[in-house]
Amino acid sequence: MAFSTHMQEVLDAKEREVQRLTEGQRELEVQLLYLSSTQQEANSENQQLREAERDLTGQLEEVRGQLQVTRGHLNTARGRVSWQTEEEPSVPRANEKAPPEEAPLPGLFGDSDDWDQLLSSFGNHPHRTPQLSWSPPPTPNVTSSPQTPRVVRQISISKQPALMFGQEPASDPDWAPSSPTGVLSSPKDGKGVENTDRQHISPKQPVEPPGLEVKPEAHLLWSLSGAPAGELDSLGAAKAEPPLQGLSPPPQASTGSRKQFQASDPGSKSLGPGPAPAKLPTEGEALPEDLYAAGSDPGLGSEKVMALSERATESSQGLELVGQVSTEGPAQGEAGMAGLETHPGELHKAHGQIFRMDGPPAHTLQSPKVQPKAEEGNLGDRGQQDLGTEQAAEAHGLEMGNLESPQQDAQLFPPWSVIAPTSAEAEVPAPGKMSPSRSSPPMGAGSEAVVGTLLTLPELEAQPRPMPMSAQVESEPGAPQSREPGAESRSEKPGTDSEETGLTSSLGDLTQPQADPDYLFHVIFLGDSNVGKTTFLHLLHHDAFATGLTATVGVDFRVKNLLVDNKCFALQLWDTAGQERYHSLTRQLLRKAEGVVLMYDVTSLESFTHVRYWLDCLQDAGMDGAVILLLGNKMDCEEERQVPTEAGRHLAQELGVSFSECSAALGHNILEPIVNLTRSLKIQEDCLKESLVEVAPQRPPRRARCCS
Ligand SMILES: Nc1nc2c(ncn2[C@@H]2O[C@H](COP(=O)(O)OP(=O)(O)OP(=O)(O)O)[C@@H](O)[C@H]2O)c(=O)[nH]1
Repeated sequence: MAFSTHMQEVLDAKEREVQRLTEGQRELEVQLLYLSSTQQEANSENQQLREAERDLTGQLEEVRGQLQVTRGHLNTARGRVSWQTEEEPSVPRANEKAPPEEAPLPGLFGDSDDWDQLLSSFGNHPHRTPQLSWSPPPTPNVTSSPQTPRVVRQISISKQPALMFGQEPASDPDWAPSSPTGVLSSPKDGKGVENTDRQHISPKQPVEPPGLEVKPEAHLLWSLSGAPAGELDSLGAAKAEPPLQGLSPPPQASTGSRKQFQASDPGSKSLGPGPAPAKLPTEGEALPEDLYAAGSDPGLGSEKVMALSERATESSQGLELVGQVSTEGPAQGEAGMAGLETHPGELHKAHGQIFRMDGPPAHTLQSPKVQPKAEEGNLGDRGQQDLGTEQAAEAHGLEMGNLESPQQDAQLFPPWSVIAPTSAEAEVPAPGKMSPSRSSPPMGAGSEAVVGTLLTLPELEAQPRPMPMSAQVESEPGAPQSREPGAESRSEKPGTDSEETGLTSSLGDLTQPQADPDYLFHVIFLGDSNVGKTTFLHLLHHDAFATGLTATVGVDFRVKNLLVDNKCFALQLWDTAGQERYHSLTRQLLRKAEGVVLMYDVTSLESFTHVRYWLDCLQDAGMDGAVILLLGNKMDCEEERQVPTEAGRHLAQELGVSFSECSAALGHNILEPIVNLTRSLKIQEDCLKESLVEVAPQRPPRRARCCS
């Protein structure tokens, strides 16, 4: 009994133990189930992660492929560094950082200049080529005015390895007309011919002797001078009469547009603390002294922005043959308008046909003679001799590194060409018609019709000397490389028709090498922002009013070839930025200039008062001997005029510089001042050469070599 009881207890104990084990097993099973579900979740997550990883890997591969493509593009674009920069809006926004171009730049054009370093820094830091997204500030009422919104300019720097003046220009005194009576001229009187860069004629076009009829192609061209008869006379007579009263501003020049620009441009506003009377005294009155004493430093920005804009790319390097407009004496102060005022009659002829002067019409067809000469290389030799080594060195010093292929460079030069046909009776273009020559009679249409022949040159060989920078055709349709697309989609002349487009596109043909000039001068354009420097230069090169121009960033470089008085001149024209933040850069360029075009806006008294500031800059740069032309622009805006012509002339006389007024919008008096300036530069250089005494270079004694 006891045994059975004991057995019963044992069985109960075993049963309880089995029960406990069973419960434990259940718990384990539950945990197992839980772990299984957790494992499944983890598996699914792992699966998702793998898929995500696969996607990311695919995307990575895609990015790598794109990167390869980008690298390929970068390699192909190695010859050119293009960069877009944003010009700060006229009213800087709060919390806005200084743009990249505000970074200090190395000294330019000096002895210690290091362009390669500068360019390599651009190349090594592609992130420094920002394409900023600044949108132009609102510029109301600009659509109806030649003054167009000032938006962003694209800037590009290109190397021009090929020599820009690698071809001998032609000079044939046989077909040069005699200089007009009473007009000073060089020993070889020049031809009354001018050419524009826009003639798109084959460089190998057969040569015609002078006197041949004008070719039909010439009719495509139009003269820069659209001035009406008597306009220049009125300039000359401005002392006695209110200046330019006969001129009525075109509708494009809407009243107040300039002020709106100024209001939106702090750079121009803050250009100088100099006193700027709200209104000048009545015309003819002498300006108060404080008006002329505005040359105080406006407080240059510390930023040394280097933005070598390659709007220069509008190389427009066609040779312009300029006849005897009026030759001024060597005196600097009489170079420009002195001749104009002295010979109003000649000017009367000239204003309608700036490039044709007193020579017979046959002289306007001189392009044929230029070509053979160019082939003979006569001028090339002279050019080699005349070009100072220093100038050549400067040109080399501007070389921009390995940025552009020579083949490209060879296409960047326009052929030699002669000016467009104009008539002395050419009328002022109707407002909105900025291309007077379009409507002007074709070449030879009138007795006064002058030029119009297309001057041709053979294909010019690539020259060993490199060109400082490439000069490309600006505003060429389809290739607005140096411009914001919006800005470049402008029509060359407001209000003109599609004819202009064709004309502009013809610029693409002006991509031929240049000949060696007899003289090479550096001319820098100075002046406040918005006075029209760029517009003037654009017109000078393309015979077309450029709408939609944006404020210059840094400096632009262009080359203009002129044939004046049987001499081939190459003008390196530096278009500086008038905005204050670029003044430090501009100052660095001054000491390299032989000629200075000091431009102001006749509708902006402030820009006029700042003339003294720019002169101070010149003095600081040691440029006291530079040939200076004081140029008042926008003379078409007569209603908005704030600076009387007499005031400009008075200031020029006081400063001992040349003076002229022009209208880049109407194309009035564009080339003449430049020609006069060129003549003055030539005279100055000739005098300098005569005074030079050749000194045999002394070689330093050889050092004794170390015997070890
Ligand atoms: N009415 C009129 N407007 C002009 C004339 N010349 C230039 N303009 C306008 O003036 C404005 C400024 O011209 P720009 O050539 O860009 O002036 P800028 O001096 O080069 O200015 P920065 O590049 O900032 O130094 C543009 O809207 C032009 O269309 C002119 O002769 N008459």
